[in-house]
Amino acid sequence: MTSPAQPSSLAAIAALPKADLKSIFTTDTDRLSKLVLSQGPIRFDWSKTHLTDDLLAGFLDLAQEQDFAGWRDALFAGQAVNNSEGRAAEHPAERGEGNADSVAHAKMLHQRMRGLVDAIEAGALGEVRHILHIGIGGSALGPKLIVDALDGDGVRYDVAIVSNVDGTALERALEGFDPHTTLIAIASKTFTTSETMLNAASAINWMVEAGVDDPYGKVIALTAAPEKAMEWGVDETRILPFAESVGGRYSLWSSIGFPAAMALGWDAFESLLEGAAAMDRHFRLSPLAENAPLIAAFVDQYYARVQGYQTRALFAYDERLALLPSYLQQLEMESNGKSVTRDNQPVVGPTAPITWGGVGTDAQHAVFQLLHQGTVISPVEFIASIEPGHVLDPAHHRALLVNCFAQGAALLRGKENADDPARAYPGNRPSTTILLDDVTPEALGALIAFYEHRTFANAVLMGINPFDQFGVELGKEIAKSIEADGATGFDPSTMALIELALGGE
Ligand SMILES: O=P(O)(O)OC[C@H]1O[C@](O)(CO)[C@@H](O)[C@@H]1O
Repeated sequence: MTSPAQPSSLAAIAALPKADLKSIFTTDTDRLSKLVLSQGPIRFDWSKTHLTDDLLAGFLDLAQEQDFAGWRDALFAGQAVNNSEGRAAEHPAERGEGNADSVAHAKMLHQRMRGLVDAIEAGALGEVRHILHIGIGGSALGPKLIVDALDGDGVRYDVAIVSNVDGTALERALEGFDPHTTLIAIASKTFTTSETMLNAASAINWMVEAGVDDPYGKVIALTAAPEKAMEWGVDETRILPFAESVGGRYSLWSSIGFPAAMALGWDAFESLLEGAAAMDRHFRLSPLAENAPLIAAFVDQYYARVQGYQTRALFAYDERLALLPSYLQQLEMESNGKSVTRDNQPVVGPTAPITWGGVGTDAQHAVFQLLHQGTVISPVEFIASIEPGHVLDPAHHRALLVNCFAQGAALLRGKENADDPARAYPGNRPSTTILLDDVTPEALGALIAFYEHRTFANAVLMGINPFDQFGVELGKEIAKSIEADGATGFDPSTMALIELALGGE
């Protein structure tokens, strides 16, 4: 398993002729059968990208050169694919796929979680109407996406997920909650993250001030560091552990998904895991040329590393998936925003694209100008669902999908205007369309697992480790040192800011 900084097959790919999307369907008439792939409830359409037969063959060579199959096996076998931290990355085991011991351990912890969910429902912790989930990054973005996407009529508790250390976030969340019927879930893999611990302490104070008897008795801890949660004051019976080998941004399948299991019910949570497991099996077993996460990674690699495009935009044409772009920002940018390979060689060219996006149709009236006519090219990903998430006039959903498909067609086709260049559209701008049958727990589980494996596949093709995140540490260290020593030893700008805004404290 070697990981050269600049694989030779990438150079061969870069030397291939560049196709023009405007004519690509006439030169490659069989495109849909090759570049549209259905996997369970999801249909992936890469036909509006620049992928050609030659490029596909080139990328299959790259996958071989980078030992993609070996790394994939290592991932599922529970080997230490996170080499810099000497750890496995066992999120698939949470879905029942992977190393047998890890799968058994994850199942046992899920049983424990289910037991607590059932006990709370049966009234073991008194009346519970609200769940205040406190966590940040991977301990918030996944549950937030799931609860928001699947939160329909049947939702059983009000859930607020608070991450920001800005007290305004917590204060706003608490406004609608009754302290006597609120359960606090503290989600932190390490149980040391400063934002989370401060928010948790303030939530306890809120209960104390409201005269709640035994506020700590209303706390559930979701963590891979149970001993730290106990030190903090959480009773062992209310700690839901998960394995250290599950990375933070890959942890929604573990006890970090507790608010989703509570709000949507255990069956829905299990369906989410099953949807993800089906995608795991697809990724693990299907031939490379028909492997959805890998093909998506080929497209990503082509635009980032061959064309040098530095961003990728994702537009959810479904309000239920409105939080998907921010979820993916962490998944992709924290995983692959690296500058060295696994063996510490500098990476040549861009790694993770800057992932950004929003919801259609809002984004059309805000940022699509740049996508159609700007000089920066951002490959676009459209995500939509055939079934709507509402029971209003079907005209709404029709208009939503019509707009989604129209934007992809416009980016591809463009429009000439010899008289007035300001009104001309260059076209030849790539997009991928991902169409779900519906936004169900299974489909969402499969979609998120697809993105996880795509991120991993991209990392393997670049030879980098997607499972560490040392880049976030320096800022944390400096924040601690400012807390401890104030304005000493920094650049004049930072010292002046500290003096001005914090000096009087
Ligand atoms: O779950 P924890 O340990 O509180 O960490 C929260 C987040 O902080 C990070 O470490 C980044 O600072 C993320 O990777 C992680 O998801």
